Amino acid sequence: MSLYCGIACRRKSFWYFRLLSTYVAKTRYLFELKEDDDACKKAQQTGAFYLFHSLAPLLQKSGHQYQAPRHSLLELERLLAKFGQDTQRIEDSVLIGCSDQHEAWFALDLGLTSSSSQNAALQKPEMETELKGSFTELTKALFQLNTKDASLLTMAQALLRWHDAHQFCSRSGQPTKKNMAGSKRVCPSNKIIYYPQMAPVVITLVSDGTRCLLARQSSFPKGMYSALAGFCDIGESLEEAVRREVAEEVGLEVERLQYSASQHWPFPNSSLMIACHATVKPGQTEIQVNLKELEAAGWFSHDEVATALRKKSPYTQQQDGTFWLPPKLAIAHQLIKEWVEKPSCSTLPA
Ligand SMILES: NC(=O)c1ccc[n+]([C@@H]2O[C@H](COP(=O)([O-])OP(=O)(O)OC[C@H]3O[C@@H](n4cnc5c(N)ncnc54)[C@H](O)[C@@H]3O)[C@@H](O)[C@H]2O)c1
Ligand SMILES: [Mg+2]
Repeated sequence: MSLYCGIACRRKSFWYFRLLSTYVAKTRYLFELKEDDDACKKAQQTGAFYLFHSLAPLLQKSGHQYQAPRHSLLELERLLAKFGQDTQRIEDSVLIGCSDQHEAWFALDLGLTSSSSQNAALQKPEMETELKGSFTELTKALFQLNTKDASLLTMAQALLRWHDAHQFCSRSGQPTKKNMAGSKRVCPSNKIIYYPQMAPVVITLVSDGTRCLLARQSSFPKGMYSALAGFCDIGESLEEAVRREVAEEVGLEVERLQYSASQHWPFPNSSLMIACHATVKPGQTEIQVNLKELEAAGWFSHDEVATALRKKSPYTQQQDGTFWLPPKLAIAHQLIKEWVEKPSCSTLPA
């Protein structure tokens, strides 16, 4: 398709969606691209691509911040041609969003073994030189990205990881085929459809009315304490998962659950973090740490937690012996902040 035709198509769909609010029009457009392979392929013509290598996004450093560059289809085709690669590889891209003007955004991993082309994984250093950036571990770069890029890249990484790990049907053993947008994979032999998955995780800030309970796992960075977290078991409600996890990890019974917010968390695999406040039963505050799950847990006063929240860079606090809290981007931080700012989160049962 010519560049002119691509722009004309985008304009047409833009006017078609114009009667809707910007947000509704975007969601309808993305829905169409997920459902219709041809529409999605067309959207690639005028779309933009975020590049990854072995799940590490291509980033460019600008002062203390990272930026994620985008490439047009034409630039991507030129790049692949320069490295002697088949443009068929572009079919491995996954749709990750679009702009208000319906420029579709895709993510493509140039390092993972391709399912739609026979090419070997492309060479990382040569690609980095060519692209004037570096493929950087997302865990290292996350806190130096703006919120929009951080959320887009974590979603893209989670989707790319899911496709990489689900290339075969678990019933027939045959290779599955992804749709153009990457919103599902289908087994051609038995038509079973596989959808990208996230594991639900409850994260609970337990309070006794005046203090909150924070804990640490031995795998946490030194000095960091957080709220209690745990995967939901199959068949469990959120309420049951919260009660079980708190009982399992610190030996307490909670009631008065209050939902706070949720967050997609990509490390180490996709989780849907569901954050809640909960209070212990009156008079039951004696912690019994499950050492198979946690290294330590304790009650912290409002003042102690408020002081920890004010610390500028938690990663520099390890030497002073005091505890510190997860960074702003983590829902644990938001949950703890909410507890400090809203006394109603601590209300004990009557
Ligand atoms: N974003 C945040 O603020 C934040 C804060 C805390 C924890 N987390 C995330 O929450 C997740 C769960 O926390 P946790 O480690 O305390 O959970 P947890 O207390 O349930 O303990 C983990 C154990 O649960 C078992 N498990 C059951 N279902 C599992 C599944 N679907 N995937 C993996 N393991 C499963 C495994 O044996 C694993 O070792 C972690 O991945 C962590 O990264 C995020
Ligand atoms: Mg846990």
